[in-house]
Amino acid sequence: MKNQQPRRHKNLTDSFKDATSGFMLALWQERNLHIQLFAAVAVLVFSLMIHVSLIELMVVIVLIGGVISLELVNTAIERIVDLVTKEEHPMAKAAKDTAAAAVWWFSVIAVIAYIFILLHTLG
Ligand SMILES: Nc1ncnc2c1ncn2[C@@H]1O[C@H](COP(=O)(O)OP(=O)(O)OP(=O)(O)O)[C@@H](O)[C@H]1O
Repeated sequence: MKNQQPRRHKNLTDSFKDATSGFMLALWQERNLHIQLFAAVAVLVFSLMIHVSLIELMVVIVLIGGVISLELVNTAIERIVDLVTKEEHPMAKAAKDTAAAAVWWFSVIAVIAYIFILLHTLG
């Protein structure tokens, strides 16, 4: 049997480089990520303009981080599915659609939470 040796852990700098490269790849390939990053900057700027409280700003930042992170996981799942099969398959469809649903769910929750923040701040 080959590959019995445990893999050596990378150092933190290499891990960070790999994560940065993964992010840049997704940024290059995924139109949704462009839209989400653009929306994130717009929401952050607008939130600062209307002077949301510090805790609300923290909530906004966590929600943005959640959407972006889920989009990256969705992208990774799409790549894995495409690596496993190029054929049409119901399981491939299920995997991709479920991953997309995760992004969709979190985005809807984030929008609802932001509406409450807006109502609290502007209302
Ligand atoms: N191998 C496959 N078998 C069956 N259906 C598939 C397969 N690959 C993709 N699909 C269907 O086509 C849709 C789009 O797939 P694609 O890989 O183009 O993702 P995408 O359009 O880049 O998704 P996103 O907009 O989330 O980035 C999937 O959500 C799925 O419903």
